Amino acid sequence: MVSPSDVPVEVSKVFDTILVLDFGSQYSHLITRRLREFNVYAEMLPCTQKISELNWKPKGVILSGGPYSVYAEDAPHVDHDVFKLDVPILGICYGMQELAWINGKGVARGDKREYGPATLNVEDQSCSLFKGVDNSQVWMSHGDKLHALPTGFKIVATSENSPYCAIAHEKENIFGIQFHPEVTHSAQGKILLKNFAVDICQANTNWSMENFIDTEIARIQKLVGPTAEVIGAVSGGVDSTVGAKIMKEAIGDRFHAIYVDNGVMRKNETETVYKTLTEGLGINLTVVDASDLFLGRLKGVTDPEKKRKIIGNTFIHVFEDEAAKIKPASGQEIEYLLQGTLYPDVIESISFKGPSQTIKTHHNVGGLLENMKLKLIEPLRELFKDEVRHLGELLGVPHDLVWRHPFPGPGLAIRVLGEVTKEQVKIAREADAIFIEEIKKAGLYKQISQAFAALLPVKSVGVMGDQRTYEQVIALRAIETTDFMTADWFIFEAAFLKKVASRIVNEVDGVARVTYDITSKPPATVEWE
Ligand SMILES: Nc1ncnc2c1ncn2[C@@H]1O[C@H](COP(=O)(O)OP(=O)(O)OP(=O)(O)O)[C@@H](O)[C@H]1O
Ligand SMILES: O=c1[nH]c(=O)c2[nH+]cn([C@@H]3O[C@H](COP(=O)(O)O)[C@@H](O)[C@H]3O)c2[nH]1
Ligand SMILES: NC(=O)CC[C@H](N)C(=O)O
Ligand SMILES: [Mg+2]
Repeated sequence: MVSPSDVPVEVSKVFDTILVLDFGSQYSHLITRRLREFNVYAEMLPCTQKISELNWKPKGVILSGGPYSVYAEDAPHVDHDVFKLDVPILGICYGMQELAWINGKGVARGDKREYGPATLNVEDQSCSLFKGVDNSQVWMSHGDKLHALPTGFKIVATSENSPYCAIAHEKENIFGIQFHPEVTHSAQGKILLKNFAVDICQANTNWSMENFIDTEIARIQKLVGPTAEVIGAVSGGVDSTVGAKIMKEAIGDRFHAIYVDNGVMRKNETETVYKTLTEGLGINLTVVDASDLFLGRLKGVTDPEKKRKIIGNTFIHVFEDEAAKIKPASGQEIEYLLQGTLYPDVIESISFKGPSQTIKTHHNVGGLLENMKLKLIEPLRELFKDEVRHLGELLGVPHDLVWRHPFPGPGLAIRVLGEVTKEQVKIAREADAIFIEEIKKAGLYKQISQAFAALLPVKSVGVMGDQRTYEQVIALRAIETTDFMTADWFIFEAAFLKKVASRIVNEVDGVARVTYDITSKPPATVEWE
């Protein structure tokens, strides 16, 4: 067990860390992922990071790819102090072009753009970066290229279109590669990244989830101290539950979890979450039944953005009221707030590309509690979703909860299109429960990233038992995705859809028809509102 007094408060001070400077490539976060896969810790920061403002020293630096051209007027450039760190540097695509630009400016538009597979020819087998890397497929995505060898560098590998496919300045330990080793289409990319991180940078390979749990618990104990208390909003979703479990391990009952029943949760959700979190995981949890308040405020509202804002604001009011009721035994005020922030959220907020257009306002309780003046604890902020799941399994969070599909904060309110009433929520809830039950029975739950039923505000004619019916329509949605930014609809067997449709129409009062949504994201979004 790690003792709190030995542990610095930043993770990058505990583990040897490779710094990834992000120039905006769509693959940047994968560099971090790959390194962690062989137990080297890596952290990504924007390319504009001032090196003098880093309060830790990386073991090595990777400059990522990016959409800009290094020779363009508005192109982003790395802080030249990076060379003063005296650690190995690897430039990938734009990153290599940046190194070449700094060392001689020999970068220009190529006569041929190159997107997709290319064959790597390793010309210099002695280069430490290419140890164990054969002439194999690599993945390219560039329009610019090097037209001259930068001062002090040698050619290490070529490809048909890139005479400077890999270059090295062995004395300075600076390397550049035109292809993307971080994508799985580069067959031996992981070997190359490992050569860089482990052999060249000599980073320790001690990053593991078990180590992470120990250091994280010790870090929290040190941060919070022996008496302070912490609150957190917990939904029963993976992120907040895993966060709560870590807090429980770190400070026991000095962590107060608050679950809000907003009246638009799924079937039996409140009871199940309560049981799992309290009886199963021993978490100190308060359940607040605020369903009348939420449904009252949603009365007559049909606009999706208005619904989201009302729910977001009401969550805050309820949460603040509950937080004020907690009187810590120490007599001190509550000082900290737990948030289930994940690494993708962090990446989004540190991106130097500027804010993208708001498609819909995602509600996040913690993120909105700005004026509460509480200090944040974010134990998951270094992790990706599948790492959080792994962590949950190690912490003994039940398998079903760890693998639960994500459920949005505004809940069924954005799955009941049009006005949200108790009756409408009941129809959506029952249909959703049947759909999910059948998915689980068919063994498809884990293959699908998210599935649900939405209730449409249209009526349609049907016939049941020789009687004319005139009732609403349920739309089923099931998607496959890795990051929820893009998604495709899931292909069910016809017999499966037939069974679900028949059960819903027969068992749920108020439904006359069932449809299956076959739109990808984009152009649609996952949720209907
Ligand atoms: N009903 C709720 N009661 C209390 N807090 C909630 C509730 N719904 C959402 N939250 C808070 O909002 C945060 C964001 O919700 P979000 O759905 O993104 O995450 P999650 O529920 O923890 O995990 P998942 O993405 O797997 O559903 C949660 O982590 C939790 O802090
Ligand atoms: O916590 C959340 N609060 C929200 O307001 C919210 N809106 C959408 N989602 C979830 O985000 C993912 C992408 O959904 P969209 O394509 O509909 O934006 C999907 O997983 C959605 O379920 C939300 N999650
Ligand atoms: N993927 C990249 O980093 C591309 C770099 C640069 N924008 C080019 O087109 O060559
Ligand atoms: Mg959730």
